[in-house]
Amino acid sequence: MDGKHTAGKCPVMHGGMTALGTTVMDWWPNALNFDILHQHDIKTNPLGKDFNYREELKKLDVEGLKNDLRALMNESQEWWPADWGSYVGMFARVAWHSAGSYRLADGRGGGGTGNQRFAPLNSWPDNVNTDKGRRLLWPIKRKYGNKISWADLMILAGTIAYEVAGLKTYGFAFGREDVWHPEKDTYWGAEKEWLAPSDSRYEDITRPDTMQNPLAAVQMGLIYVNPEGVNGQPDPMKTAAQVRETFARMAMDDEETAALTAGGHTIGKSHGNGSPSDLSPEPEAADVEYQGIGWMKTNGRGIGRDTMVSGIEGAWTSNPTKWDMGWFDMLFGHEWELKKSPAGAWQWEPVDIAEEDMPVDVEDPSIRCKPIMTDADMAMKVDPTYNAICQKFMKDPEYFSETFARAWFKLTHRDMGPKVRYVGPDVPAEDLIWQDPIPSVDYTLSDAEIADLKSKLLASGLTSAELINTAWDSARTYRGSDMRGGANGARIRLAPQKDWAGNEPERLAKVLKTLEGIQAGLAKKVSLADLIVLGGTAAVEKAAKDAGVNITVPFAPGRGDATAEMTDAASFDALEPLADGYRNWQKDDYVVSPEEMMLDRTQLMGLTAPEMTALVGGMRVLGTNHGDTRHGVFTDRVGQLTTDFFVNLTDMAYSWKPAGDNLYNIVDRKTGETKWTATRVDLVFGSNAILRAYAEVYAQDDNHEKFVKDFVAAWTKVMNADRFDLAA
Ligand code: HEM
Repeated sequence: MDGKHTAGKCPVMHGGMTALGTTVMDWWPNALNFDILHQHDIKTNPLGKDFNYREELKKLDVEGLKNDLRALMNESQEWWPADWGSYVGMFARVAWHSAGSYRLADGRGGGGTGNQRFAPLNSWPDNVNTDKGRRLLWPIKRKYGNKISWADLMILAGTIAYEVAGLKTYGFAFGREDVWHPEKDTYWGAEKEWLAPSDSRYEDITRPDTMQNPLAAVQMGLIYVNPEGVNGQPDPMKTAAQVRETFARMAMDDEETAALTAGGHTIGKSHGNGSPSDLSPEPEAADVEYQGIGWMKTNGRGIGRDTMVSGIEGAWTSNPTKWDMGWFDMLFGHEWELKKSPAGAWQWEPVDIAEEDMPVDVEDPSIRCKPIMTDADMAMKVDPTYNAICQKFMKDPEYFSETFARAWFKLTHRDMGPKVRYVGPDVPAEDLIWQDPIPSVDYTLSDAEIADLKSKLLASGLTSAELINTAWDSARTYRGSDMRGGANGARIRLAPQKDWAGNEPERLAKVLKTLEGIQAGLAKKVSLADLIVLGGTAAVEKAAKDAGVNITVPFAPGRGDATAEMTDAASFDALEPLADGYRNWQKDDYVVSPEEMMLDRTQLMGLTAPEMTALVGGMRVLGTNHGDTRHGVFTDRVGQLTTDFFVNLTDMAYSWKPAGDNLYNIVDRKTGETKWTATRVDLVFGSNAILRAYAEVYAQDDNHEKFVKDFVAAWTKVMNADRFDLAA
């Protein structure tokens, strides 16, 4: 409490307690943050649990909306005048900054949730004046209401901006559902200061690939690189290396990166007429009279030609509201020298330029202004690879436009997951490899056929643990952050997944061979992806029955088998589970503890803490270890879906002795005998107060019924997490 809002001096609270005071995480910074698993609860969603965005979209007047956006681009508002009477630069940047926070490593960030409305992104130094963009969009948002999400609207506005400027865009898909709260799971860096020097997020700043994972921006509060240079020191070669790395971290190659940078700055301008110290606080810190708007000039105009954003001042091209080759003409047609902007920022200006080639002032066309380049633009000229790509674009402007349009589509849709999630009339027909395409199947299976397949799978000679593990390993790659991975596609049989240490390649190869044998003998073609899941499902059902609980585990056929040609193998590396219950495969040193890694994976899989508890407790009695068969079980009744994991974990008859390498022996206190081996993550379910409370609920469940029901529900959720085709 800051005491500001309390009534009187009595130490007992009299008013609403809205400030948090000292939290559990403040007292114990290493406490597990379960909040990340319980975000975006229905209670925070004003649209309620019955709201279905995909249904609402069906009612959207798409053409009307697009026409309104087209008109908006040229309707300058007095409160925030458009540069040269056009907002195309503004809305392209709003969309790019919305999408551009995406990173491949954990799939978080990006334009898929409308998170630019909330902290910290709404107040990042790099997002100055995106708040104005959203206010300019508000009348349109209001008109179409819940039929269009903010997330979709921001991306569509950027796409229409390019269309209005003259680009033939590649397409657009609706389908991004808004969040209603800031995200709690996204790690944006450890720095406590905006734009703190880059160094702390690199092992070695001269080697951009040593940037801490999963980060993809060079400084706290930036989308990508510092426009003035590494740590604000201009040097285009050094900036080139950082641009390459940051763009690669959102899955963009050199050609896409050059196209995006060139095309990005073909329209719009930089704003640096003023001083950052004259601006009101960012939205999150602004006082109520600012009504959520930040960065307003507190003295002078602060609009039009006096706008202040990055501090860099000027347009890149002679014709900044038109899609043309102007950026190339400017950059490659002149020599450039370092200058300081009116705000004191480093920028590149042409050594020599004819008056008529200069862009005009945003308010008065009779005034000509010097064009500029950022250090990142200069990088496209000095770096030999980027330079060669730009030469190709200059020779073939149509190729440039097409490459940009495709890269823009990828930038703004990459975090939407598979194409079946795309909605609307402008969805391109073409399948793109980064959408992780999966062929659709045309068979159905009757209950009798499913029962027959289950018997075949259980009689195949594979153990229940092998069947369950393979299904789990296949499904656990799913992450809700960008809807990638999962059992659909059976990519577990392809590189790189088939070789991941966590998938125990030898065991996996044996299981797959057996399943392929079964598949080959079937009269009806059933995908391997379905057989993998059904194998695990049949084994779970049997394990429940062996524990005295009869339950049918739901199974929905319809998964397809992707091929190697449909798989961008390199981009699947990011889906590899980095740790199991006790070990980090990738590094000897633990970047985060196994239990934190478990929490992270759980969040990405979209599970709650109780669901995670049921799953781990089940896996540990079924003969598997969080997807790894190598480290024993926690029960004498291996393979039966009992609550033994929880019973044994909470039983004071045993003690828990470290056995090295994050493994522990469970020792009978009386006899001194080591009964079982546990991992660090197992013991967390007994040691962490919250998880222990969940564990106790199951330890009390003598007949296993609640546990089995919960396990099956969580299992089914994981197996179907990627079945967007069922919802579509
Ligand atoms: C390579 C890294 C990039 C850097 C360092 C960078 C830097 C900047 C800076 C400093 C500004 C000026 C902001 C202001 O003062 O108003 C700007 C504006 C802009 N950027 Fe970028 N940018 C990059 C990439 C991109 C990409 C990939 C796109 C889109 C595909 C893009 C689109 C734009 C647009 C449209 C504007 C104009 C905004 C306006 O007119 O208000 N930029 N960028």
